[in-house]
Amino acid sequence: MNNISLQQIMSARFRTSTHADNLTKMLMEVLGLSTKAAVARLAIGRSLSLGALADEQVDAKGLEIPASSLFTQDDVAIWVGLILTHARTFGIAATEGMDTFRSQLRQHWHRGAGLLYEDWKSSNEDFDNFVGTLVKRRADLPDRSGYPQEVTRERSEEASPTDQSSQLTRALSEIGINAEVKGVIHGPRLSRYRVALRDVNQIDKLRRGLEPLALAMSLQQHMPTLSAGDEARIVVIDVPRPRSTWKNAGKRELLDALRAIPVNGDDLIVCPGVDVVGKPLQFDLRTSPHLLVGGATGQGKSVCVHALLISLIAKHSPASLRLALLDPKQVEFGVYANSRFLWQDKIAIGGGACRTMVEDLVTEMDDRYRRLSELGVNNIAEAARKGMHVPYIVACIDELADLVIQDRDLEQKIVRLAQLARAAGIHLILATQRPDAKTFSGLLRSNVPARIALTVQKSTESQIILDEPGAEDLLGAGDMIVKLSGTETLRAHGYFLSLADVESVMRK
Ligand SMILES: Nc1ncnc2c1ncn2[C@@H]1O[C@H](COP(=O)(O)OP(=O)(O)OP(=O)(O)O)[C@@H](O)[C@H]1O
Repeated sequence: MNNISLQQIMSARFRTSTHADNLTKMLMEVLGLSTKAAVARLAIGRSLSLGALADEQVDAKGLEIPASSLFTQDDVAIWVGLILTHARTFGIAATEGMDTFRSQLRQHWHRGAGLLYEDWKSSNEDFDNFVGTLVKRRADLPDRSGYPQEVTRERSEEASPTDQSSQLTRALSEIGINAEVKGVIHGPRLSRYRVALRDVNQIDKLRRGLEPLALAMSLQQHMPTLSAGDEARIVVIDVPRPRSTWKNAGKRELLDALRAIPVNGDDLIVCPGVDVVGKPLQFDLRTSPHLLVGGATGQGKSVCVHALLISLIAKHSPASLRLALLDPKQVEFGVYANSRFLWQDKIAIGGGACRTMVEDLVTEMDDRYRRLSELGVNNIAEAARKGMHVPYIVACIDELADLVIQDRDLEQKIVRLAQLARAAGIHLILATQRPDAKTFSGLLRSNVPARIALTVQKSTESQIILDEPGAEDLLGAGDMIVKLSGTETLRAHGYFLSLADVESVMRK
């Protein structure tokens, strides 16, 4: 910081935009905070933990606030350091002057207030839910390299899973079921018990008794799951373990899983995570042509989307794959800003740019269809054999709700892509933290066959994403249920990737 001193900063005054000012006042009221500065600090922290700021004009018409309210002598250096580091990380050249600092602070406050408002809404305007969301995000602890502290904490506290066979047998007998545990496999987060029932007719009783079983095993609010075993009397019970025993799969495991898949520019294999016993899960977007990723805020949707995109990037070159990234909320895709894989060489940020990109995708699809029909073929794989080479386009919309709720016409265009784009080599990944019927309406649902549900708050939300309940009982932190067309649902745990991990794979 050559041109400004901390003293200068402490004697300056700062403003945010009119919009953020209004949101700040509203948040003060609903959260019971007595100063604007308290909201501003939360908002700035919330924004600092994310990628590049949007390239947009943010007015400076909010009411002025003195730096001495915003910072204290003890923490001003930290805040200034964080804001400048964020700016440098995301390529703001002139970070040294007071004007740049003011502008960065204003934009973080503006972006963060919008996100806090979203958090408030998606927490059903419930204070405890909202605080829970903030804690999960560690909103006031900026995280440049993408969650290293959390990983360290989880690793250092990691305990070995213990065999709970005898507790399980006892709990089963408490609910009136005679059974014997025949074996156990400790997966990354759940232990899988192979259980022989004395009487095959007890399966229904067990199915109805899962809640009391959870209580008898002191699993708190987490539920065991039941599935059929390899013989008539055998059932499989997956029992969630304490977090301290989890073994999260991360970048190394994802890259190992990808290495095991032969390179083939013809498929679109994505690897969201590992299954209950730790086996890599993968599927091909060509056969599950469009995917919805839904879950409550802070449950791992962004990390999951990164794993999907990284799977694709790792197995392709820009000649065989392009990513159309649409980010109405202006927060998620900054890390891909310089990627050679970007369709149209840019990320669509904000509502207007996203609308234009969806329209461009429809035009591209129509154009590809025209060329396919000239060649007398039905899809791009056949077209390639006749010399027409076009890359797959995987279009990823970060917050579907933000695009479709205000613009039903745009929704129609997305539906059209979902109905037709597959043959033209265009596939959709739609992400939402608001899984409701308005966001994921009937026509879209029937044309988006692949679904990944992260933890949701209510079973009705699980129903929207998966057409069945279950995601409300997931364990958070990237725990997921995957449903592909024509297959049974699968429980999985997402690969845990930091932004630094994503960056390192992209440098390949
Ligand atoms: N696969 C995972 N393994 C372990 N922890 C995870 C995993 N995925 C996410 N988390 C934890 O959950 C936090 C939130 O993840 P993420 O940012 O992906 O949530 P989100 O659902 O995208 O939130 P939002 O919708 O508000 O953007 C991460 O910071 C991390 O601590």
